[in-house]
Amino acid sequence: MSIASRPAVELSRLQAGYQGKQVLDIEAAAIPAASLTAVVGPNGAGKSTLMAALAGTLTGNGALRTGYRGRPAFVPQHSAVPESLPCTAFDAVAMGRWAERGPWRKLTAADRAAIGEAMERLEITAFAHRRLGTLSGGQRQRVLVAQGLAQQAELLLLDEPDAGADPQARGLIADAIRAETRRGRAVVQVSHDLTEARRADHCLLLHRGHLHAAGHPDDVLTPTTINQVWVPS
Ligand SMILES: Nc1ncnc2c1ncn2[C@@H]1O[C@H](COP(=O)(O)OP(=O)(O)OP(=O)(O)O)[C@@H](O)[C@H]1O
Repeated sequence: MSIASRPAVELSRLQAGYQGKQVLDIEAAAIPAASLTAVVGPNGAGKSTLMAALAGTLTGNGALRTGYRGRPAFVPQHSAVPESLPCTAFDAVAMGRWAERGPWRKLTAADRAAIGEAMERLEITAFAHRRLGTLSGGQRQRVLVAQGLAQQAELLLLDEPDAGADPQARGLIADAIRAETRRGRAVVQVSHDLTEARRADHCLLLHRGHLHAAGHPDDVLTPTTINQVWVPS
């Protein structure tokens, strides 16, 4: 198998949980390279737990084989950036470069180019110097996605990146994600919007901590699987 067609991530027997309680148990799954993978499933299915395991912020058991270089970029569901932090939108996007050069170092020309491009793509340049706490939820969400893009990582993990975003912002985020896959990057996006998930290249459907189905969204999101997973038993 060539490097290009090798999956970005192959995982097997992945088990993860909190305080000794296992909430995720996936026998095998793959994240294809240069593609958008949608992770879907009901509340509590284990989507965020899977993302944290892929990001390496939650340690689990099992094997993760990675086919990408460097560290993944992770935009968690609820940002850890406190609203009261005296941090501007620009600062927040610039933090995306910390993985590359460490915190509080002077920005290089390459850093500034990556930050500027990410901000333009999410159309947040106009409020670059506003404090995060003064931005609307949807504006802040765009800043956090820009922070993820600025990392220029080969694997981008987005946990409900368009939560609270209006249709225009959702469009900007979707376009930015597509541009990433065209650049050869793998993107994994948690979504509750099945219409959006159907536009992905690959889909992982989680249910009660297990992988219920995986494959092309048209094959995964069938009336049968949707009824099995979302209709109360
Ligand atoms: N920090 C935590 N401590 C303890 N249990 C947790 C923690 N985070 C999640 N869980 C539990 O793990 C299970 C999976 O949660 P997870 O957040 O991964 O689900 P999800 O599919 O992302 O849900 P949602 O759609 O509501 O965001 C749930 O039962 C949840 O209660």
